[in-house]
Amino acid sequence: MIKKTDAIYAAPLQEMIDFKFDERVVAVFPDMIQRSVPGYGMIISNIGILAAKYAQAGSHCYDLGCSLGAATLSMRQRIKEPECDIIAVDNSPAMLERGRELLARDAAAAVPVTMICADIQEVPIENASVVVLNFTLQFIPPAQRPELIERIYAGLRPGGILILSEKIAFSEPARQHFHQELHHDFKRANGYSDLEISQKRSALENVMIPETLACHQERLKSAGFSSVEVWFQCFNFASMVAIK
Ligand SMILES: C[S@@+](CC[C@H](N)C(=O)[O-])C[C@H]1O[C@@H](n2cnc3c(N)ncnc32)[C@H](O)[C@@H]1O
Ligand SMILES: O=C(O)C(=O)C[C@]1(C(=O)O)C=C[C@@H](O)C=C1
Repeated sequence: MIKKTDAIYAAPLQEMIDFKFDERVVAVFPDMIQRSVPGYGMIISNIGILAAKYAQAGSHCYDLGCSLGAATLSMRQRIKEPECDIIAVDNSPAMLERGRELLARDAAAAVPVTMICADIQEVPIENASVVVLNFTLQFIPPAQRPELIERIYAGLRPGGILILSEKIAFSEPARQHFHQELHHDFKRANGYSDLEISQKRSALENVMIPETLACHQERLKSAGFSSVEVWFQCFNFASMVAIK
């Protein structure tokens, strides 16, 4: 299939509609996320490396908000522990339909994968060694985030990890400005126009709510995680590993 370029916000919109992971987004998603999230490809590769290190024999690995399954495929390629499987969850039917097609093409790997169309807030998390929230928690209403993180902690085995990647905010306005401007420069360098950047920003405003690194770290610590390490940051995008 030819890779489709994201032009969803290229023309002026009469009315701003909240961002949704619908068929139009699914069709361009690999291009959109690559051109929008600094280090996305590197984060995906390293999720495989982290999963290989922390996956435990006979446990489940979860990819929560899996979209097209990029993190799932990376974990699947690397995990060598016996009797592990991957449970990939997303509540966008369009994403999962396409994700299942892509998964079927990658038949070589031995680790079984189950893709489930469901709300991650309702899926049981049990006997887990690796849980991935790769740019998903930011779409959960902030008041509901502690409960999800606590459930993930409860479902992890000792020594298990949560990999949490997020767009982050900064409490100091000058730092917020610095990182946000550089992120916009990154998008411009990847071919997005000022109109596309500003229209997408408005569409995301009510549905994607970034928090500070301190806020994430405190929440993870209060849930019980013994250590929280920021292993990646580029501008206002970061990824943490929290160990139970
Ligand atoms: C930015 S994308 C995640 C990217 C993906 N993890 C990757 O690495 O390519 C966010 C995904 O989370 C999903 N999502 C948002 N809220 C959700 C929820 N409550 N339950 C399940 N999936 C959700 C969206 O449908 C979307 O596919
Ligand atoms: O912050 C932005 O401008 C983004 O486009 C970020 C972001 C994300 O972090 O998930 C938002 C929606 C798309 O899934 C791809 C990237």
